[in-house]
Amino acid sequence: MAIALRLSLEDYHARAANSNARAPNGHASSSKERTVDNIAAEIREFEVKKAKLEAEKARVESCLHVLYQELEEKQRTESAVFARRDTKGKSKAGGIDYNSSEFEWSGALEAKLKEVFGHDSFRLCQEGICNASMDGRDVVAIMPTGGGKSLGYQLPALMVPGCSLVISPLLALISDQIMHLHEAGVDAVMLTGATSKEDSDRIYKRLQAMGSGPSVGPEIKLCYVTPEKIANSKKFLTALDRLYKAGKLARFVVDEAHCVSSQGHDFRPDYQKLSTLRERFPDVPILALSATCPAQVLWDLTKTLRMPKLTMASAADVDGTVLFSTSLYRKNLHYYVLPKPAGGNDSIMAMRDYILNNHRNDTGIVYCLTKKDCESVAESLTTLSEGQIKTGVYHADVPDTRKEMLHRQWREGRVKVVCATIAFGLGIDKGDVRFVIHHTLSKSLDGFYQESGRAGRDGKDADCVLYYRAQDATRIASLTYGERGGQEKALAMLAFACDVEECRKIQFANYFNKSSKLSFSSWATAEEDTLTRCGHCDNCTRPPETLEHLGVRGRVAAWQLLRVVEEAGQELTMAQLCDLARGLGGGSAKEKEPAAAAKGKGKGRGRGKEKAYVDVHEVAGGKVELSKEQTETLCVRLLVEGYLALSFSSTAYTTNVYLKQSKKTGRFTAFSREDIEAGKGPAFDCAFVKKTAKGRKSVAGAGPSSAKNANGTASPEKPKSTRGKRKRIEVSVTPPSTDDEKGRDIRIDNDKDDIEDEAPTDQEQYKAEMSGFIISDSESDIEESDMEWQTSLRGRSRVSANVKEPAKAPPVKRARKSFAGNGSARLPAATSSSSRTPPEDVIEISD
Ligand SMILES: Nc1ncnc2c1ncn2[C@@H]1O[C@H](COP(=O)(O)OP(=O)(O)OP(=O)(O)O)[C@@H](O)[C@H]1O
Repeated sequence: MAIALRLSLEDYHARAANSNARAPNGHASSSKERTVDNIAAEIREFEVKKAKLEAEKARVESCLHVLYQELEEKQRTESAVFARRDTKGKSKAGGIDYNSSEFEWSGALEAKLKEVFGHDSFRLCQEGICNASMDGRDVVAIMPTGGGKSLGYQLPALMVPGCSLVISPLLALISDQIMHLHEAGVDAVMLTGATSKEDSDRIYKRLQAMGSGPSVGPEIKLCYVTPEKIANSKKFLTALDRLYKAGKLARFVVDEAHCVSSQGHDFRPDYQKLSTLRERFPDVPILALSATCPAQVLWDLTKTLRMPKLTMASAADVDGTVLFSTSLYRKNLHYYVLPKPAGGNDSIMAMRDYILNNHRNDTGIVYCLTKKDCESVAESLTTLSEGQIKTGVYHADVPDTRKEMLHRQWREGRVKVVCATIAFGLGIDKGDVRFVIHHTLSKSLDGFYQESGRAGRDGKDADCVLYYRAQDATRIASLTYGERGGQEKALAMLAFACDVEECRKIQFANYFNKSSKLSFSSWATAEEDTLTRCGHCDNCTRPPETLEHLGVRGRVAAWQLLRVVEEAGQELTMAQLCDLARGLGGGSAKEKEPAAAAKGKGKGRGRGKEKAYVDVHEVAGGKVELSKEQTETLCVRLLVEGYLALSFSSTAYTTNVYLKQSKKTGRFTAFSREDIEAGKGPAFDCAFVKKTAKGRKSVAGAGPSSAKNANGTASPEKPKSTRGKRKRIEVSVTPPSTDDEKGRDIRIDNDKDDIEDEAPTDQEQYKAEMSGFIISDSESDIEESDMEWQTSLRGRSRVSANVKEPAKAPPVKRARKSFAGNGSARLPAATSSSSRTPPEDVIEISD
């Protein structure tokens, strides 16, 4: 391959010249065509080879992980023998197995776990982390979000004398932890910008008392600070010095430790200053915690924090940093991408049906992209469900008092569903969130993974649902416009959303492998390697027969779309492109009509003023014979595969998004339609979920028998676990409302200001994020002020035109041509295996 790659353009010209000489008619154009053919064929070959190599690399990495696990297991068995000989689990030959339950403190640890935290058993590697901490070791623990990292330091802190200092990046996280610890009766404090002077004075006095000899009164067991406190407060460091000298500084805990590394995605300069901890307090052990830690970041953080070389937890040597690492794959989370009806209210009705049918009494979160969306979605869900869904709103503009109230009511279960921007979540530790719905695509797959990961933190089954329609592609494109790396992230999110075949776990593993260099093995478990399909996401449970691969038809349609883009002579909105390619608004061979004018669009809208003339018969050999929805989906696929590119035009109020040719377009269009039909040109396929004869669309529902192997072919064997049951999802697809149709393309509201971006990190953030929540609740016992707030919200809502208050019944749907109406959404509830809807075979969407 390397030799082939070295072929230069000159080589190709030379080849062309040769073939020209050999050509019977001697036409230069035919030899050029052959050269193009050859180059395209070679590129295709390289792409196939690249895909094979990548698959091979993943397979080898997976094998390595399995071998590593086997080795660990062997060492575990050996060291368990030694551990039995030495009650402390130590052994000269086999190292120390910190996963063992045979340490002298094991019984007491378990008793405290029950007594203080109310848990019956340890999760993942919690016990090991506690053991290593009790043994005074430096520890790095990598566990997924919601895995239960906090217990790894909170429990040992209660078992040893002195105070453990926890360094956490977010005030929101700290406040939530303190609240939980106080509820459990633990003496924990925080010293942050949000701590009042009075409280702060009291805490310093207590720390001083602890540092000046035998303690009077109870010790502070856990003290939380932000890294800024270590970096900037001499007073605090002096207090630590005293504690240290008195032997009362039990441990440093660095939460979100990947922030230490400039190689990581969340680098925080103040974290680097934590390197002083080891210099100043050399004997105090460090525990570093993180959910995502690629190898480079891991190396960086141990170096910065001056921790010794890593050693395996099951056979640890006596002086290394004990490493605990568990799979990032959370098998209790069930991922689904569901079709999002086009009309605003219709999509809310679909969501309402989904919630009422699957999670009627459950707690959930609906993530929205903008503050306005949060408000309108919350209001509509409450109204359209006649108050059955008790919603609240959370975003940065919600006043603190309202946030506090919502927080309380959500915890008490009086508010079930919080409609929120991404500001909601960090530090919100509610274990029983049974579903997280994304009303719209997140701006990145990283964000989506993190937000959806807030479901099922108690380890029980939970659903992660994304509502998606191809038109949302332009929306996130416009919202990420101008952000560094924003477009690539948005495209990755789109690729995830429009993929109807690949297992969601494998998609995450692939994405994080590319974007964060996280090893594939991070997603492997003791039972399954990374490339084994999860067997319980929408794509794993979808019966293969419900998928339609367009094959040649799709390739031809893709080629037609690209030809139209080339010939339009201007950038086109997705809707314009689809209309033109489908012969609407300018596709006639005889009468060339202005595309935009024919559809009555584009007036006074920047580039939309210009008119595209395309004769689809002449340039593309005819119209694209696909539905509008399919054509849009095809556009998105071409976009995510790089055959189309995005361009933007911004005004103060709007950002218009256009599709244009990319560097890869020519790889398709260099071929004639006949060539494409004959199978030449780039490898490209587009699969859709089939519509049944009744116009209903199957979206998911295969069971174990449909599980596929890594190659995407049907696998005969059934998944081993109880997961991957057949599911039936009925999701309503309603016709687009007139408003939505009007605004569906060229114009995107420039609602960036309304979007919540990165989670805040300072005091402002604390105020914005943490002080509470707001509710919209129809219960009679809610306070007067809430009702006022809710009333005023209704007046402002986008969808309020269709919503009368107080709502007596859901609005009757208008009959619209070619649509069957609003079906019911039903998905097996994720509360527990026993309460799940009985498995059914067919999943259909009324359309
Ligand atoms: N052994 C256990 N048994 C049952 N529940 C547990 C156990 N350990 C922790 N939990 C619960 O799991 C939830 C998540 O725990 P925790 O907040 O420590 O996770 P985390 O790994 O720190 O997550 P994040 O990275 O999002 O902060 C909490 O609600 C906690 O009470």
